[in-house]
Amino acid sequence: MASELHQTQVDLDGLLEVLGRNLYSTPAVAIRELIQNAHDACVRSRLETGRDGDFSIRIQADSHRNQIVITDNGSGLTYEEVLKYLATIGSGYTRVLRDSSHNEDMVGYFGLGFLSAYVVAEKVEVWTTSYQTPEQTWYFSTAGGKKFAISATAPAQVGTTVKLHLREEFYHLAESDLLQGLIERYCCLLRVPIFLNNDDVQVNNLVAPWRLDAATSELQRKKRRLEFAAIFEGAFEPLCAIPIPENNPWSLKGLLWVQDRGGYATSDYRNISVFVRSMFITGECRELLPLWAGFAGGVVESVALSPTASREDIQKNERFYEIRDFLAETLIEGLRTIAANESSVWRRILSRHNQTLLGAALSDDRLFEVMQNDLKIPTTIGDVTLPAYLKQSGGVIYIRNEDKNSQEELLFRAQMKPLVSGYLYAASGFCQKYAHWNHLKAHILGSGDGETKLFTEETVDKAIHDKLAALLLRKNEALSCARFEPAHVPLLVIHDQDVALKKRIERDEADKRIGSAALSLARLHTQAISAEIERRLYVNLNSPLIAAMIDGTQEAAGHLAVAVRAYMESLTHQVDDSDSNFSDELKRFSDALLAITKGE
Ligand SMILES: Nc1ncnc2c1ncn2[C@@H]1O[C@H](COP(=O)(O)OP(=O)(O)OP(=O)(O)O)[C@@H](O)[C@H]1O
Repeated sequence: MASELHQTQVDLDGLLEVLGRNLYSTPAVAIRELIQNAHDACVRSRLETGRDGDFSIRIQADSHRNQIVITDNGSGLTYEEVLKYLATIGSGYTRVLRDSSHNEDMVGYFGLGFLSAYVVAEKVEVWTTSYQTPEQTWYFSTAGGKKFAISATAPAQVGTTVKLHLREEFYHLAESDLLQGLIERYCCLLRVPIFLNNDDVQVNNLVAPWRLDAATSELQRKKRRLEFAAIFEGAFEPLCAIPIPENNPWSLKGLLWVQDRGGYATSDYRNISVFVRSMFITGECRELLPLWAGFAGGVVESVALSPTASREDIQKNERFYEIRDFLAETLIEGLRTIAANESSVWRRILSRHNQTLLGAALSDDRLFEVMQNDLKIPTTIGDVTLPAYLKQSGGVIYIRNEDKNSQEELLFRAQMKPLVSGYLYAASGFCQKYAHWNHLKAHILGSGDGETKLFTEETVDKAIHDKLAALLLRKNEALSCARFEPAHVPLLVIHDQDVALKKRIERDEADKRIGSAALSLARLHTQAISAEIERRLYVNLNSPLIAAMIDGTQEAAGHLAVAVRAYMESLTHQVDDSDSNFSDELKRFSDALLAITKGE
């Protein structure tokens, strides 16, 4: 059969239902759409008639009659335009004018917004008088949008009035407080003044700091930025506000700020509000800020950002990501400027967000460069900056990644050298990056690498080595001779961290804490680790006690060895360490001392 050409049919009822009820997340946006139409009609009038000023939008809410009336003194519509634009879904003059004039002030584009009126209202009435036919006013009414009536009516002022007869479930929309909040949220930056009920005070009277006139002093601008940021941040005071440099490729305007609040490294309070063509789109576009900026907020406005059709979100297109990168750069540059010029603000930023910034600096080199010398890291001498730490450590960064006392730590304490608590926040990574950037040495304790550099091993006579090994070693241990300071530390027992991990993972109780998938993966890794040597003893040849052991009789040396070993063990004993028994260690120590005193 030859193919036939058919016209696609549209089920208007179904389409209205889907578009009207599902396009927007909240019915309140119907009001936003109508205000936006009124605004665009004012812009149209300005563009087409040259009239400038005296535009306004007035909203009357009647909660007794359950009606909302929105009146503008914009362009109005001719009879043909009512049919072509208002009564045709998906078509609008705003798009036509935006495309031909390239004017960026109009908000509408999709030709869908008016549809939302049918969702909240059982009846919609419109009176409109076009500036093109000012003697002619048209009355348009529809119940549900499927059928409409249009007729000439008594002449009125140029402009448009839309009356919504609310459906019962949306009666609450006619409450003044709700409308006030809605205008303040969505329309606060719209340039056409909006009045509510018979109040003569303009509701949308917020002045964006980037719209201040050229004569405004820098001091006033700064004050305005902070005030403006405070309005949008809500929960937290802004500590500083960073203006977005203008003349960028996206005509992006706005500001970013740092929140004045304490937080953990993982806290994510990113908060950004986006305006497109002066209309609020969303307050939840946190992806526009870099992931590391959990402490930052912002307000941005750009015509380069494209709203979705519901105008409740921003399309994640190429420009979105370009702008995101630009904002990250702006934030970093802003922080750099504050670090250089406003020391008290900078100190507050650092003190509030030190933990977060440690991680942030790890994920962005430029940020790292700005703050590497100012961020504090947790160490055994408290939270200090790395330059301060290095002065005390002798120019090397010593990092312990285990949250347990270890004998290496003991050695560091004895040497009065501070240790970085690398297991806290991003301290370990930060220190290693710092060392790399500044050509310094960073030693991680407990990793084989760190130890060999910590102790210079020394070869001794096999007989001496064997004697010491026989005296001091327990099961699964190896002995190395070394020299280190101070001499009053006779030996150190270093636990191999890989082996300790293997033991932990292979213990049955690990099952209770680690998910089974993760556990089997971890076991795959630990199977390869040989558990033969769990601990390594570094014997200090500088120590007079070790010298006494080498020279002493087998018996005296034996007592000394037990005492030394037990003493060192008890110093680092962990109460939760199930492998050793603290009491036994103390008894051994005490018995050995007694034996030595008795000269046995
Ligand atoms: N108050 C008004 N004054 C003059 N023209 C209006 C008014 N309200 C609507 N219109 C006309 O009706 C058209 C359709 O409006 P509608 O709200 O459906 O879509 P839009 O505003 O063009 O686009 P969007 O869906 O992006 O909001 C508008 O483009 C405009 O030409």
